[in-house]
Amino acid sequence: MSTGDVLDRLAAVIDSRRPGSGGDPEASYVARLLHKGPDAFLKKIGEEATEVVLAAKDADHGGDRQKLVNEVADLWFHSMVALSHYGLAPRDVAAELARREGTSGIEEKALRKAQRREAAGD
Ligand SMILES: N=c1c2ncn([C@@H]3O[C@H](COP(=O)(O)OP(=O)(O)OP(=O)(O)O)[C@@H](O)[C@H]3O)c2ncn1[C@@H]1O[C@H](COP(=O)(O)O)[C@@H](O)[C@H]1O
Repeated sequence: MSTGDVLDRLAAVIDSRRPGSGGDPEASYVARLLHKGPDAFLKKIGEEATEVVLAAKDADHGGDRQKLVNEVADLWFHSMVALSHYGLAPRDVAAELARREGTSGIEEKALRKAQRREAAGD
């Protein structure tokens, strides 16, 4: 199973639930979230991010690693609802990750610092 295929299929379903695309808030969780607006799904993203941290800490202490997978799935899912609301898709995130491929985070951070110093005229 390709990770990209699953994400693309889910993104298409989420897009089909958007207001104006036929999503029914009575029958669809995604349509309900999108209908409620950003505060609803952004709150879920905050909650799910916290759940990921708690599940990871549990896993550190011998807890169930599947719980961590489940919480990351919830986080990805709700983040995808947000992407859809803003007219974005997993391919946009994949393109950004591809752009970053091969650039060390340490190198990138040093470059940013140097650019900030240059902009400040130091
Ligand atoms: N991947 C998911 C998915 N992951 C999680 N969830 C829902 O996200 C909700 C939030 O999870 P919580 O653990 O916080 O549960 P909760 O306490 O019931 O949540 P709240 O009451 O706070 O909203 C739950 O109701 C889950 O069922 C999902 N709902 C839908 N999808 C996908 O979206 C598709 C479209 O869904 P509908 O729009 O509902 O048809 C589905 O076919 C799935 O592929």
